[in-house]
Amino acid sequence: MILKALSLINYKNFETASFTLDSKINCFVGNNGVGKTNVLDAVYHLSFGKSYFNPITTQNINHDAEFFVIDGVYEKNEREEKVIVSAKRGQKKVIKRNGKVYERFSDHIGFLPLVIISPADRDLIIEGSETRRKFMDGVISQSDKNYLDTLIKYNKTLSQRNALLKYFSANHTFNPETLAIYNEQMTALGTIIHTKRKDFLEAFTPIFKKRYAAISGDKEEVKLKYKSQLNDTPLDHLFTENLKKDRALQYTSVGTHRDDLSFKIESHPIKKFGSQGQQKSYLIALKLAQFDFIKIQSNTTPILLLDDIFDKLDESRVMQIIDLVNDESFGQLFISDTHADRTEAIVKEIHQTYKLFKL
Ligand SMILES: Nc1ncnc2c1ncn2[C@@H]1O[C@H](COP(=O)(O)OP(=O)(O)OP(=O)(O)O)[C@@H](O)[C@H]1O
Repeated sequence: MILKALSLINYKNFETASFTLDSKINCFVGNNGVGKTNVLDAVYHLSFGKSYFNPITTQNINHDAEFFVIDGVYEKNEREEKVIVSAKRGQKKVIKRNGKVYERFSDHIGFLPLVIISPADRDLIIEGSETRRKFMDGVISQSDKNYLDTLIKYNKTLSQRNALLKYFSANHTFNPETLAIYNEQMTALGTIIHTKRKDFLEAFTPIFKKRYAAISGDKEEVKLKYKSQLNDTPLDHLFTENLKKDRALQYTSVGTHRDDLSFKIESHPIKKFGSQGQQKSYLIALKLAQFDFIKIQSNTTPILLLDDIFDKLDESRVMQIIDLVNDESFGQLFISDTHADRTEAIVKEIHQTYKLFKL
């Protein structure tokens, strides 16, 4: 699958811009703030219907405009696919494929598989569990349609359960029958989510370890563990055990919305004990493993976005990534960098066609 052409109208700092793309490597170079990352983010937007960097849609519309349009022409399975994402202030975002509006965005997820490697990935290590759940969910839902639907339903039921707990407290009342309905629904959905996340981690971990070993030269042992309250206790039991607590807190304290991933290096948490270099290698290994996993599951080679990594990584790690992508198994690459000469020198190491866009 390749993105053949990209056009932007009023997307972030761009009023209008059009790019006819190379089927292998596309580099966007220029000074700080010219919009290199924004071009990569537009490509991300076409796959996920949202920005990787700024989830607030209206903030992706150019400050001086009322709407944005991102238009991508792809070739997938020898067919041309035209995907348009547009947003207007005060209105719902629209995603169209070949002129047809998607009723549910979730139907589009996974159609154009994509992986991004960016300095913003460090949030996976430093931020709270939500970021790591989103990572897991993002990988699974690119190759499993039902997963995202289940997740959406679970979150909706969770909000309703939380609202009910608040209502009980505000009105000094309690109705176990109504609560039981939500408990039952959440147990069914949460159990599916738990099983899928567990299966995912089982398949993903060896791929990740292999990638880390290749990047680090087999130096350290890394671990990736799925942490879930459901690992030991079924969700319906957890609801019973935590009823008092949930009523006091007025929200649901147990379930798959509390899941997390633990990142360890030599048995210690990487956040506290990993060097900066080890943390960077860990993140790149995670992302390259994501690439491998999605490729296997979806039978499509994902687009790979490398945002600003030449600046933030030392030369040896950059060369390791280049070695890894200097391989038939990679598809189309998008690179952003401040230095045209450096980018060109690195890209020439990859023996593929390329285009350099100076912004
Ligand atoms: N909604 C918006 N309207 C107008 N400009 C915007 C909007 N959102 C972001 N920008 C601008 O986009 C620019 C940042 O673009 P981007 O992050 O793509 O830069 P970059 O070329 O990747 O820079 P760097 O090399 O510093 O990473 C900034 O000047 C920012 O103010």
